[in-house]
Amino acid sequence: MKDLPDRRLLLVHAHPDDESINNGATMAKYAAEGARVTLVTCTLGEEGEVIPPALAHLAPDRDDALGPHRVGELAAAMAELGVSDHRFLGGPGRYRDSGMMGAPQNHRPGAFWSADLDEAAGHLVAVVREVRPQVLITYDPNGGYGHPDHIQAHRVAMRAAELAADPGFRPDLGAPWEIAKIYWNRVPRPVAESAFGRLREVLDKTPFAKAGSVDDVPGVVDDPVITTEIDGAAFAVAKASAMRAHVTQIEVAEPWFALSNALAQPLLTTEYYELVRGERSETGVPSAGGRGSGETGIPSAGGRVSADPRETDLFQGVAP
Ligand SMILES: CC(=O)N[C@H]1[C@@H](O[C@@H]2[C@H](O)[C@H](O)[C@@H](O)[C@H](O)[C@H]2O)O[C@H](CO)[C@@H](O)[C@@H]1O
Ligand SMILES: [Zn+2]
Repeated sequence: MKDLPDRRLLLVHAHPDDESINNGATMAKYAAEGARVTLVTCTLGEEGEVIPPALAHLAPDRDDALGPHRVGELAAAMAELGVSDHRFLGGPGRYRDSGMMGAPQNHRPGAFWSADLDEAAGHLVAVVREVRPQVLITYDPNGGYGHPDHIQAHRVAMRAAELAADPGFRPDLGAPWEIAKIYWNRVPRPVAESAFGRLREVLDKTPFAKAGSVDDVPGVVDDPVITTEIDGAAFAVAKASAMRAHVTQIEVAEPWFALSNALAQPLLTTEYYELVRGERSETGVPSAGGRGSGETGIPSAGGRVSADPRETDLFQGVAP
């Protein structure tokens, strides 16, 4: 591919911080290996809560200045991951954070949840046809945990993958491009359960008063659904630093973290995926026994029932 690196990865996320929480180690790994890593974030996270009291004035019901502040947090997080190509869908502020499901903000003018799907997907088609990624990562249809912006980010990403490959769709946006492999963010239930078990054992040694539960982790599925695991242990510090850069949203005390609801969760450095489009490569982690360090330096105890080997590289089987 003329003038493009051989390996090109596109990630589509809803808010600044989702990319570091879900894929920080994956992004840092591939960026370090010379792949082109492109992040598209669909909103500025304007409706988020604010953890540090000194920044409380940024809140949507105060100065409503959280969105621009989170743009800066995202830039700092990308610097920690070594990712230089990060964009906002349709440009910064084109789509506004919709708030949690059922909130009045869901229907505020400009809210991402009420965006026209093909109009929003059209903005992403322009990026796909420019970057020509072989691999796309986004959320499952429930957005991991049912947040409207996550659900909409899934819909826009999947629709854009379809439209980008259609030669009849908006030729003005560039030559058609077929994304070879599409992955959804997932966490295997055994890994989440063993990680929370360890967290509960040491909770009194953490700065967090309460621990969350497996149900608080987005995209938890039974083991056989997982097709791919990326061992990002070498990038644990980068991931933790990127998460820490999202100061208004996340408090990090490795290998644990908490979002604004202050419920501690494990910080996973093996990141897991479900391949939903493209060919699963034949080689991979042997099928017997649990593998991969489910958290920073803590071996996972989660055994696996899937008979198929898991991929250990998102780009396995794709052409440059
Ligand atoms: C990780 C993520 O998607 N965060 C979103 C989410 O934030 C949650 C929200 O503030 C909720 O009120 C808290 O209890 C919870 O702890 C937060 O994770 O929703 C926000 C509003 O849409 C969004 O800005 C934030 O990025
Ligand atoms: Zn989010």
